[in-house]
Amino acid sequence: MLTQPSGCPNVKPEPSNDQATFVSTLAHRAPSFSPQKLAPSNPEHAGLVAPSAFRTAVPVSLDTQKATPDKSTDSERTSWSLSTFIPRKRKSPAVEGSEQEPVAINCAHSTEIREGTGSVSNSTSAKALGKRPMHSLLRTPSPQGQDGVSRAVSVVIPPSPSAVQIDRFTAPAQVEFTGLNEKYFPIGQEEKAKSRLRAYPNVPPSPPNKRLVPFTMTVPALPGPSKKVQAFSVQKPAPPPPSTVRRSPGSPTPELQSQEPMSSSSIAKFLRKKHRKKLKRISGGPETRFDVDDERLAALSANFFFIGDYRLGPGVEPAADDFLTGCDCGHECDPQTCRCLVEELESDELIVAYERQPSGTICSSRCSCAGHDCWNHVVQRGRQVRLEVFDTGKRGLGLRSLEPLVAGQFIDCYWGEVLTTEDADAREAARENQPSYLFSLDWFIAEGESHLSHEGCYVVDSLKFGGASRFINHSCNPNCKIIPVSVNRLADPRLYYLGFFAVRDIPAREELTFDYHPNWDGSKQIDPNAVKCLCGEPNCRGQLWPNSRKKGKNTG
Ligand SMILES: C[S@@+](CC[C@H](N)C(=O)[O-])C[C@H]1O[C@@H](n2cnc3c(N)ncnc32)[C@H](O)[C@@H]1O
Repeated sequence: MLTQPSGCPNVKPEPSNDQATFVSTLAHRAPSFSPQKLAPSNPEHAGLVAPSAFRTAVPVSLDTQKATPDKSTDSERTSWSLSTFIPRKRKSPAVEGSEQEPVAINCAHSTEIREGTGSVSNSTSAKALGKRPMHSLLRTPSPQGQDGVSRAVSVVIPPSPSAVQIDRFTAPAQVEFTGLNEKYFPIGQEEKAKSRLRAYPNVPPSPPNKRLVPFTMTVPALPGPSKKVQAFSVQKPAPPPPSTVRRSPGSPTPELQSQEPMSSSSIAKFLRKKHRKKLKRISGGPETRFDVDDERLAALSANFFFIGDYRLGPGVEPAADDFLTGCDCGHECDPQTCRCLVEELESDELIVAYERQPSGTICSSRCSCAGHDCWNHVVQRGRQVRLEVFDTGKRGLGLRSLEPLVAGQFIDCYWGEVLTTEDADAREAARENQPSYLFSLDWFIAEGESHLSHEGCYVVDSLKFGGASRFINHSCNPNCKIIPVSVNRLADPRLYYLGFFAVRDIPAREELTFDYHPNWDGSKQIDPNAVKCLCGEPNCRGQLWPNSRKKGKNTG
């Protein structure tokens, strides 16, 4: 059951019932995924969808025309069209159980999706290059004298840079890390192993500039007391100015090519710059700030990529365009007639999920209001608030807004890679005892979509790719709530958005939190093996999930 936040005048408390509704769970997928372990839930959380939903307790979902979030590493344009579905408004507790069927609001817009992966991996693998034996290094033939002793000048060509490079890559055990300080990057054995395979751009050296490689000409010694060895070297040319150094894509910056070890502060500066560059590539909302120490930032910069939309993994297909519809209200939806809205049970009124906020507010790219400042755009307009990631101490990194939020305000969606359950399970198994960023998209199963199964559900993983909202920590008395915003529910109820909304007025810089396990059964005994909750609220239940499998460290 989603805890009714205290002190939230706009949220209508709803009676609980035994029908499972929203069981999307962060980081405790194992129990939530197992149907028999589904905790009975309160439809209350389902009742929150958007600003007005906080008063009407009406859940919302959006219908997209094309849910084709980015799959590639480059920028893509994706056209979206959304129509919002809202489960029918509850008239009275007596009919609650039968009112799970959603109704629709329709909205559309055109979104440019940019992904800021910044990940670079060199396309040439060591294997592809093959290992060239050192004896193949060139040496000019030396004419021999009558006594069979070489007298002629022999020009020794130093080892070919590419051969040196190949050698290094084919002998990973001997690779020494260059460039960034190990304290910062790479991190851990696994990361080191990846870096040896060139999964990271900065660790393997880029091909040396041949012009900078010194070469030496020698005159071999003659037998007898004759001339001594003469050796001379040709001075290497002065290095070209930094602006003329040509770098292959993915090779370290000149700063990192320097032979001198970088100081911690210059590494940090470099990483901050890189991080900001990544952040700037994400469309949708103001840039997220980071108030974290350099080491944390370095870890993030190396291992995490910001995205502003879902990134669909293998086996996850968006609904076909043909299924999508939109309204024709004009520049602004008419709440009396908009086809995106659905009728309320036992009345002819249409359900409007969102209230107009001063900041504006929801609709889809097929709607005539797309691109205009229609009140019916909330989630499609994307994040409007300035967010900051900061260090909470024992709970790892957290998120806060730099400006005050009003109850019901949309904050951002939970972005990440959308995986099949099978893939998510495999990842989870590989990350036991680690912080988790998995979020099951199982809401409509609980809503009674009989053709869906937990095994067939998708799961969002924001471990490696995600938005700022992946830093939102759990609280037993949260100030935010996740509202499922359905992406084309009729075409595919497995793919929808997870929108974060404020459940009460939140002052600037207060940490944003939500309940990781809204279906918590209060009567349960605390599991001593579960991840401890450190929210510090008076009503803290002591653990994040009812799951003994997740004993993750409380750090990101
Ligand atoms: C989605 S992440 C939240 C961001 C995370 N703190 C970070 O640094 O990236 C979830 C993880 O944060 C930690 N966490 C979140 N809320 C917590 C809480 N109330 N008490 C203890 N740890 C918490 C747990 O390690 C959990 O696995």
